Amino acid sequence: MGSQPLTSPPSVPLKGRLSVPGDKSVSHRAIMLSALAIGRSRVEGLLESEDVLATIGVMRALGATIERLPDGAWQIDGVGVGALLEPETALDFGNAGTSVRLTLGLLASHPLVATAIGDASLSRRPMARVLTPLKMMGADVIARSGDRLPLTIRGARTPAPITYELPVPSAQIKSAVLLAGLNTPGTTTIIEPVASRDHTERLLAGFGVSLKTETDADGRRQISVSGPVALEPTDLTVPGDPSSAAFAVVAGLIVPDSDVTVTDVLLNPTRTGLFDTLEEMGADIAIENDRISGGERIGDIRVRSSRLKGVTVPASRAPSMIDEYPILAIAAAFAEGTTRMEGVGELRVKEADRLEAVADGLRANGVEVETGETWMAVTGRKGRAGGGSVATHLDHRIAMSFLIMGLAADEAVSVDDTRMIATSFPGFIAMMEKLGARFSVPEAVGS
Ligand SMILES: O=C(O)C1=C[C@@H](OP(=O)(O)O)[C@@H](O)[C@H](O)C1
Ligand SMILES: C=C(OP(=O)(O)O)C(=O)O
Repeated sequence: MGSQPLTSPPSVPLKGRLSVPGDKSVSHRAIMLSALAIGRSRVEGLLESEDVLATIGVMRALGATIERLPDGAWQIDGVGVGALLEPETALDFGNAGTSVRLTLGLLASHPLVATAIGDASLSRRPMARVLTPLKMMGADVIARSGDRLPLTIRGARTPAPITYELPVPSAQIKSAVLLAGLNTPGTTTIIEPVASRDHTERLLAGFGVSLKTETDADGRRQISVSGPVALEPTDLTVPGDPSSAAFAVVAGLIVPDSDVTVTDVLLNPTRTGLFDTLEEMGADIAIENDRISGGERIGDIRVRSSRLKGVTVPASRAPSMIDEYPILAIAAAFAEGTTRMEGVGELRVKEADRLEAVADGLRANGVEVETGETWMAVTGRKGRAGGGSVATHLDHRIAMSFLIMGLAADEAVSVDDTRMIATSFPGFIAMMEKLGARFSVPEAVGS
């Protein structure tokens, strides 16, 4: 299938109230943990995006029975910790980094052999970050050069517990080790210097597994699981994804005269760094209907167009908004002054090198950007912005971010491909159109 470019012209004011699909991180974990429970779980509000469908396919290949019910909920009959089946063919993770890294954790403590493959973007991403601790637990791995996919893992027959300090703040590494610990006799401990998203810990509690969490004298969190454990099936509802809500929120702030409300958004504090940052930038942003549901804070986010000013975003905030830097950079392009983002080197190993993809895209649209190995500084447009074409490099968040830019720019912004949006947010275009945005297919060059 060829690429699907799209053009985003300056928009009328955006108005309306809408919800976003279920959180991607929670959806992956809900399927995985249900597959590990003995008995039947039910998941409502699951994100039905390509990344999560990849997780469903993989968990089916490992023995779980997973069905979509007529009411839209998903029913999962799990096999139990220690009872995953050896897959008959390679496990295809598509574009999904979270899916492959967490699944490698599961496989590492099951005595089976499995091969993991993915698309061109996923095959460029580093896997050593999870393979290093998983090998310490006894897994054997043969991977392509640079510890990249495709790779084959042989899980340990007698896995060994480890204590492992995360070299980078990453919920994927933390989760891979904790998931491996579920079938590992003894106590497996993760030490995280900076808190990363805690969905694995919270969901494990919902499946009846108690983890031990302590904060040491240096403020580092230690999270331990004592295996082997049995997971009890459960029913759960996935709240709206704050990383998807981010696009409508920023659009509502930068398109003049807009008033947008995104309802039922997950407001777990390990995920809300973008909203805190926008508030510091002067955004008119209000949380309404603030409540606790299923052990998580959830609320409706209302934004009205605002004059934003540049701020410095400290490195310590990066884990709580790691996927939101591309859309923050778009907000920064419409702010007064410079927004400096520190400690964001991890963006170089996402679906694309997001620091360079964002910088190239902004420059193509007349916005001044500087990047270093681990930082980026965006100076709000001084003259006209827009009119450029953006290379998305198989990255959904780059595509969505620049489509939002076009809505607020002086001239249309085009992106070279929108297919990847389906990996995290299949309803993105429809959502923005519901608010009043209009997109168009660019005329083919040379036709
Ligand atoms: O655990 C998760 O669900 C995720 C963790 C983050 O990655 P890192 O663990 O690499 O920071 C994030 O970028 C990704 O989209 C989802
Ligand atoms: C980095 C992302 O996801 P993953 O690592 O799961 O591919 C993302 O969704 O922005």
